[in-house]
Amino acid sequence: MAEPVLDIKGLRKNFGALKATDDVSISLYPGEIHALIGPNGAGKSTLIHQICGTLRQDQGSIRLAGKEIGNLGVAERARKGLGRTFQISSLAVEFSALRNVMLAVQARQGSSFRFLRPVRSDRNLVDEAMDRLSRVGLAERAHIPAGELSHGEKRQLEIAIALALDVKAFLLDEPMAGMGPEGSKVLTGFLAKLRQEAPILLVEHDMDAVFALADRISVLVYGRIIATGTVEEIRRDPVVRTAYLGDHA
Ligand SMILES: Nc1ncnc2c1ncn2[C@@H]1O[C@H](COP(=O)(O)OP(=O)(O)OP(=O)(O)O)[C@@H](O)[C@H]1O
Repeated sequence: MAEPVLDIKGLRKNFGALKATDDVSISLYPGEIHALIGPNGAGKSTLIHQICGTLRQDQGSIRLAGKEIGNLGVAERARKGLGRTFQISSLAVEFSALRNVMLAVQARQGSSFRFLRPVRSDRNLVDEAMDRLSRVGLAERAHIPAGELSHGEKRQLEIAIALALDVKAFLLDEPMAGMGPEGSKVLTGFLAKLRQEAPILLVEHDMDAVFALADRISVLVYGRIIATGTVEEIRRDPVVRTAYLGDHA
């Protein structure tokens, strides 16, 4: 089996006496969507914060492409290829979709001496940004200000930005939130293809989306992973049904 792209082992975070994450291990393999589900307060957000670095774990390791990133800051983890979306606020709403992606390409390249570069490299910048927009199906919307894109298109733009930053693994935090049924359907189709660009750790309450998309599911309850398996294994698991799924199964 291939090496995991993202490999989380024995992650723990206590808030006083509360074990918000308790010895959590999750691996994300190339090409897969691994969904993380669990009831409110189970520790999903705490776990995502630990992975992206906004919260430091008490114990445990986080490896991305074979290298430990658990001791790095948020920006450094992003530079190493951890793509956390959706933080819509990170879009420059007055700039075009294209410009937003160009800024990400520049950020990746390190832009301090850009003004010295020949104009031709600007052409490269545009071409690269257009390539990322095409890959998320937004090429025809390239010149629309980001603020005027639909909710779903903003999410696609966030993905294009992550691709421009050479993402190795996506952390998608409730992508379906705020989407209507039609929007969810379109976004589900889009995410299904996105796994080919980079594997996805998906936190999502929308069980239809989870069951449609996930290659594997981990179930978090009271800070502990109580089961990991395929959609069918998880739906059949009596412990999961009792602890969480109930009618959804
Ligand atoms: N900064 C904090 N200080 C103290 N307790 C916290 C803190 N952040 C989270 N908690 C507690 O940790 C537990 C896990 O919360 P968390 O938000 O990670 O759960 P969740 O699975 O993301 O829930 P939801 O599905 O409602 O978003 C909860 O009991 C919560 O009250």
